[in-house]
Formats: sequence, structure tokens, C-alpha cells
Amino acid sequence: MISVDDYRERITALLGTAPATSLPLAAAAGLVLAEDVLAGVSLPPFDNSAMDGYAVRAADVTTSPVTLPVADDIPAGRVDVGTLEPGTAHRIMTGAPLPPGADAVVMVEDTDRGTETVTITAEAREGAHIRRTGEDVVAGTVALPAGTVLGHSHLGLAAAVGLAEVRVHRLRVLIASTGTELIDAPAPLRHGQIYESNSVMLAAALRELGCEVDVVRSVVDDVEEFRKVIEPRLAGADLLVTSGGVSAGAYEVVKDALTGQGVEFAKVAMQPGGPQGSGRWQGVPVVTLPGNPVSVLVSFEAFLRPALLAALGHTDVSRHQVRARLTEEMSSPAGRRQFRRGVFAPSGREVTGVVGPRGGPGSHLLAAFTQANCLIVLPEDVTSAAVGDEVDVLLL
Ligand SMILES: Nc1nc2c(c(=O)[nH]1)N[C@H]1C(S)=C(S)[C@@H](COP(=O)(O)OP(=O)(O)OC[C@H]3O[C@@H](n4cnc5c(N)ncnc54)[C@H](O)[C@@H]3O)O[C@H]1N2
Ligand code: MOO
Repeated sequence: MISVDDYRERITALLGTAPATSLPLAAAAGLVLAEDVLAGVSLPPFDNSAMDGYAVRAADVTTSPVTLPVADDIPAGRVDVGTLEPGTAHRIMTGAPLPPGADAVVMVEDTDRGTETVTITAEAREGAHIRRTGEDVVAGTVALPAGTVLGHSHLGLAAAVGLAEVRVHRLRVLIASTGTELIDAPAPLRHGQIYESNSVMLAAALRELGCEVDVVRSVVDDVEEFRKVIEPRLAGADLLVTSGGVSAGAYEVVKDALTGQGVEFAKVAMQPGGPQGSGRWQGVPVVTLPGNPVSVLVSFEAFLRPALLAALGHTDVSRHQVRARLTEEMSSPAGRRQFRRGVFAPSGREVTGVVGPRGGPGSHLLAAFTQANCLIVLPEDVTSAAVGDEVDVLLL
């Protein structure tokens, strides 16, 4: 009998690190970066306006009001912006490139909105409402380090620095349920048959972790048939996970087909989920789970999930653990780690912590967002918050 911890280590070692592949950004959510993402461009890529208004030289707008001729009109997307001559203004929109020669933007609200000439009623401060090249990300630097778990903000940043694809760890898993008794709904059940459910659970659980899955819904308990169905699909898989056919009886199709083929069958000191098998078949890692659905789920939690997460490049592979008081008595077999399904209700106060802002308030600072794990919420009636104040935090 092998311990749960030793078996988890065995499966983790068997799965190793999943191969890296390039995937379109839209297909990479939840996966882990296999390589640093280098910024192909700076963010912003050029000095641009943070406001709809007028680009000026601050030195021309030191008194109020000042009237200047409007020499050009610059919507966002213009690629041929000319120099701002002293004593003139260019009408400019948010995100439009700042004309050379301009060193400030005046908000349209502080003007008469003129198109031939504009009268400005506020002083222009040098640098005002200008978003500088590279303020968020500098071209050639690491925008996202290898190991990043790609959430939506990371994918947005990858897109913003010019990537169409990212290199991620990907695991293609072939899932196969075995059992002559298994039937797929909506076919009617005959006495002695059951509806297949393990492959559905495993496929969903593995997809949720970011695996690509190929599913063989049910294979009959026949060694020849098992080999015939599974072998041709092995080439496209980084891992084979089976359910059923591994215990002590006759007709143990998985055990019979894979014994002596590189897969070792053992008892793990846990309950449920005792009978297990693992190894390599034709070079492909194989994990054979017992057929009882709860055994499948417990096996997934006890060793498959952490091993898969590690293979996919995650460093946080454990479920969050808390302590709680038992509300009913329980018994457990000697020498086995029992995994009983239970209902946990939290008690006591929520844990609190400290929080600080990351990056400036600008709405274009995407990189800072990717480094954040929460949103600090200051309500409408708060204009300042001091060190030590309590604030609302939304965890991401
Ligand atoms: N003599 C012994 N018998 C059994 C032992 C043992 O040590 N000695 N171990 C028991 C334990 S514990 C388990 S767990 C099971 C494991 O058996 P198998 O892995 O061979 O699984 P099967 O016999 O194929 O199926 C078990 C059970 O689960 C149902 N099943 C199977 N696949 C599916 C599926 N895809 N969807 C839904 N349900 C499925 C199957 O019909 C059986 O009822 O062995 C014990 N026996
Ligand atoms: O070890 Mo089995 O998985 O209890 O039903």
C-alpha cells in the first residue's frame, strides 16, 4: 500500500511539465505563460492626449482668457500629425497623438470649443493631460513574466503590446471510461446497465484547469476492443486518464490491457479511491482511476488535480485549507486516509489585511492592473483616505 502523499508525488513526477505551445490569445485564458512576454511596443506607443481639448504650448496660455488660432484638428487615429507652431492651438481628441511642439492639453470644458479660433479660459500647465510614451510599459521590457496565470487583464496587456499568440503550457488529455454496463443518455437503460458519468465529470474538471480533452465515453470490458479504440488516439495525447477496470475481479479491462505494458497497479492508502494504476503506455503517461464516481472525484482532488496544476505551470496547486469543528461523529478505516464529503460553514469574522494602491490613477495603466489582486473602493462621499483608514477592497 502506498501513502496518498507518496502517490501524489508519483503522479506529479509522471506528469512532469506540460509542453509549451503557441495559442491565440483568446484560447489562452487560465493557462500559464511558458515564456516571458516582451513588449513589442511601448504603452502608450506615442505621447497622446488624455482629454478631448486643445493641444497648446503652455507658455502661450499663461493668462486667462487667451484666444489662439486653431491650426489643425487631430482625431484619434491620425498618423500624419504636423508640428504645433508657437501661438497656435490644435484641436485634439482623447488618444490622438500629441503634435510636436505642444507641451500641454487644455480640456474642451475650459474653452469656447472654437474651430477657427479658440478662447481658453484656464491656465495651461506644462504636461497637463498628456500621457507619455512608455508610461505604462517600455518597449523591449518584460510585460508579463513566464509563470503568469493568464487572466483577462494579462491577455489584454499581451494584445496591447502587439501579440496575437502566447506561449503557454498545454496538456492534451485523453479520457476513457470503461465498462460494458455503461450507456450514454438518452438511450433507454436495460436492467444491468447504467448511464455513464465519469467521463463527463473528468472532462469538465480537466477543462476547468485548462486541459484540452478528448473523450472516449465508454469502452466495453474487452482487452482487444480497449486497445483498438484507445491506441490510435494516444498519439494526440500528453496523458491518458481511464476510469474503471482496475480492481480485483475478472473483466478488469484496464488492468488486463496495461499490466506488463509500463503501467503499475497499486493500492493507495485512502478511502475511497484505493485501487489505482499509473505509468507509461507507449511513452504516454497514464493514470487509471477506479470506476466508482466518487472515487474518481476523490482521486482527482487527492492527487490528479495538484499534479495537473503543477504540470500546467501553476505554483499554487493546493485547495485552501481551514479548520472546522465536526458536527457529527464519523468512523474511518485503520491505515487509510478517509475523504468524506462534508458541508463546511464558516464562522467568526472575516480575515482583514492591509492594502495599498499599485500604479497611478490613469485609466490607461493596464500593466499596474495585471499586478493587482484587488480593487480598493473609496465611496462617493470620501475625498481622501489616510494611512490607517479602513477601505472597501474587492478581491480579484
Ligand atoms: N474483491 C474486490 N473488489 C473490489 C475491490 C477490492 O479491493 N477487492 N475494490 C473495490 C473498490 S474500493 C473500488 S473503487 C472498485 C474499483 O473497481 P474498478 O476500478 O474495477 O471499477 P469498475 O468495477 O469498473 O466500476 C466500479 C463501479 O463504478 C461504476 N462505474 C464505472 N465506470 C463508470 C462510469 N464511467 N460512469 C458511471 N459509473 C461507472 C461501475 O458500474 C461500478 O458500479 O472495486 C471494488 N471492488
Ligand atoms: O477505493 Mo473504492 O474507490 O472505495 O470505491
